Amino acid sequence: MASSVGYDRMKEVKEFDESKMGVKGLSDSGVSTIPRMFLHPPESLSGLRNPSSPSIQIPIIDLSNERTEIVRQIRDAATTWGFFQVTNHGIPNSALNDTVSAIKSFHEQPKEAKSKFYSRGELGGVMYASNNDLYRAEAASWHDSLQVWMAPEAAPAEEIPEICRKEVVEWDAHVKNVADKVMELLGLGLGLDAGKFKELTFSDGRAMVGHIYPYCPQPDLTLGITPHTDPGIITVLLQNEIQGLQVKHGDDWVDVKPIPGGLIINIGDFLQIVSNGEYKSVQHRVLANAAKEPRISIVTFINLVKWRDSGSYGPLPELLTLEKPAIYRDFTRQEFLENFYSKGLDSKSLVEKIKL
Ligand SMILES: O=C(O)CCC(=O)C(=O)O
Ligand SMILES: [Fe+2]
Repeated sequence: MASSVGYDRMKEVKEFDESKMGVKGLSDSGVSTIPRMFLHPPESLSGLRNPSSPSIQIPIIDLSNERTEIVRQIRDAATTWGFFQVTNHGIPNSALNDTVSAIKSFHEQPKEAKSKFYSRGELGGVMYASNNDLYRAEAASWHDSLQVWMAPEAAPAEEIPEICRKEVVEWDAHVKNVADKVMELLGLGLGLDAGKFKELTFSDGRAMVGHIYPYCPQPDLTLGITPHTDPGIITVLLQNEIQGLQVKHGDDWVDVKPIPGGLIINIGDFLQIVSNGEYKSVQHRVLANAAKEPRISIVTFINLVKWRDSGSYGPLPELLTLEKPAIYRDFTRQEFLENFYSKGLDSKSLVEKIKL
C-alpha cells in the first residue's frame, strides 16, 4: 500500500467533485484501477464477498394476506430484522420498471446533461452528486445519486430533470400509498391506534434518492455504500435485478435478493427511538458492483413533518410502562439534524448517543 507521505486526500476529493464526472464517469472512462480516495481500510473490506447462507433471508410479507396476519408478520420483521420485502403492494409492475429505467437513463446521460444539476447539501429541491457525504466520510464509495425532495414541499416540477420527471412524480404518489399503509400496520404492531402515526405526521415527509452503482473495476477495494443506518422513520426501496445490498443480522451480513415486484422496507433511527427500541434500525451496506450492468436503486426516506411543540422528540409515552421504561432520552430537532449533517454515513448513530 502506498505511504500517505505526500498524499493530499482533500485535493483528490475536491478535484473529483469539481470534475462533476461522478463514479459513472470514472467507470465509463475505462479506468482499471480506482482512485485512492475510494480505497476503504482493510478492516471494512474483510469477508466482503463471502456469500451469506441462501437459507437466511429478510422476511417477505405479502400485503394481500389477512390483516391481523400481516400486522403480526410486520411486527416480527421490524423487531428482529428491521428490514423486510413486501409483495402485492398495489403498485403495478410497469411503474416499478418505468421508474428504474428513468433513473438509469438520467445517470447514463453524458456528463454535460447531468452537470447542471450537480450540487451538494441542500435541504430541499433537486440535487445530483457523487457521494452525499463526500467531504465528511473517511473513504468515498462507488455510487452517484440524484436526490429530489417530494414532501412536505415538493421540488418544483420544472427543476426535476426532464428525462425522469414524470416517473419521479408518479413514483412518489405510489410510495406515499405504500408508506401510509405500512406505517398504519407498524403502528398496530405496537398496539397503537391505526391512525396514530398518521396523526403524528410520521409519513408526511419524503425525499427520493435515485442511486447508480456503476461497474467497479476493483470491487474488493471499495464499497458501493458504506455501512450505515437510515436516520428517519422508514425507508422504501426499489432496486433492479443487480444484487448488492447487504443487511447486518447478528454478526452476519445477509444478501438481500432482488425479488420481482418486491419493495424493500426498513426501519430508521427515529422509529427505533419513538418505539422505545421495539423496532430496530439496522446497519446495511451495498457492495461495489462487479457486474457490467449498473445496479440501480430508488430510495424514499420517509420522515415526520411536525415536531412536538417542545421542539424535541423521544419514546412515545403510550408505549412506556413501569416494566418498560424509556431507554432513550428526548433529543432536539437540532441534535437530530446535526448528527446527520455534521458527519459521514459511517459515523455513530443518534440512537447510540441518546441511550439511557
Ligand atoms: O442502494 C441501496 O440498496 C441502499 C441505499 C441506502 O442504503 C441509502 O441510500 O440509504
Ligand atoms: Fe440506507
